[in-house]
Amino acid sequence: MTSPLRIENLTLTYHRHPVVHHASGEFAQGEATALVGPNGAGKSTLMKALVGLLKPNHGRVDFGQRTRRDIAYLPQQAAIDRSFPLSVADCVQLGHWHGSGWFGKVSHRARHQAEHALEAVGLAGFESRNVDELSAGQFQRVLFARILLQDAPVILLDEPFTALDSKTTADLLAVIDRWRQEGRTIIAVLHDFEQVRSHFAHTLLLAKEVIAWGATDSVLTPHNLARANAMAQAWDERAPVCHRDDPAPEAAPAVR
Ligand SMILES: Nc1ncnc2c1ncn2[C@@H]1O[C@H](COP(=O)(O)OP(=O)(O)OP(=O)(O)O)[C@@H](O)[C@H]1O
Repeated sequence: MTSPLRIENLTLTYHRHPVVHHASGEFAQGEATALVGPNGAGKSTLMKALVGLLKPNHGRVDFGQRTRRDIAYLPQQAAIDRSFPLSVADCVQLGHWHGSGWFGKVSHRARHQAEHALEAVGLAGFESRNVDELSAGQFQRVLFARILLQDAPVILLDEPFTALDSKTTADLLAVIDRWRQEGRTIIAVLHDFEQVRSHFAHTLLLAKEVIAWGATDSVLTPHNLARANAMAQAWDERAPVCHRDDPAPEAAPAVR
């Protein structure tokens, strides 16, 4: 069995100011974990480190035996430029790029799989539309179809339901449930605790550091949420990095 995706004493910085610090733990293998926390808690930053886009300042991400192609990543929609001319079919087929290369020939089978994926997310018949003609909800369905094609054992989703209506959200949550039943490891940044409680057995509550990580019911307690919010009130964005694993005689200063 593949070892779980783990983080060990992970510190992530921008311009040498810590955004995530001294975070350790492992993501439940083959399960769905919600990543929650206040605005600015470092959730997107942690996702970028998990996918290998951001190098840790300290500590490490243990990918186990995985390679980059074993991890599918859906960034926040705001971070995706869709002003270029690209058809829905081509956009979905990019999920195959590991197999074909960016400019590789798309096989008949791949085309067929893309049609199936679009059907699975409720967009059959949209193949020849341009991506810039789609609503936000339709585009998010396209991106889910692309992940379906990617067929990765680990799937990272950053705020996948922002600005989507309840029908689209419910449809895409059903896709996530299916991925979990197939034994994939899902990690999703979410703000809606009802969605978390209904669809994610595990939760990591982050407020620059790990506030709680484990079974969702034991993490989303009033006490833990109050602690996370209190941390958010007290953040100093210009705090320096502290080294907790260094043999310091006194307790390491917190980033507050
Ligand atoms: N590229 C960047 N350069 C410098 N600072 C950044 C960069 N990206 C994010 N930050 C800062 O890092 C901190 C954490 O940002 P991040 O986007 O990880 O938070 P988040 O928990 O995902 O927040 P939200 O819930 O608002 O999406 C914020 O203070 C943000 O301003």
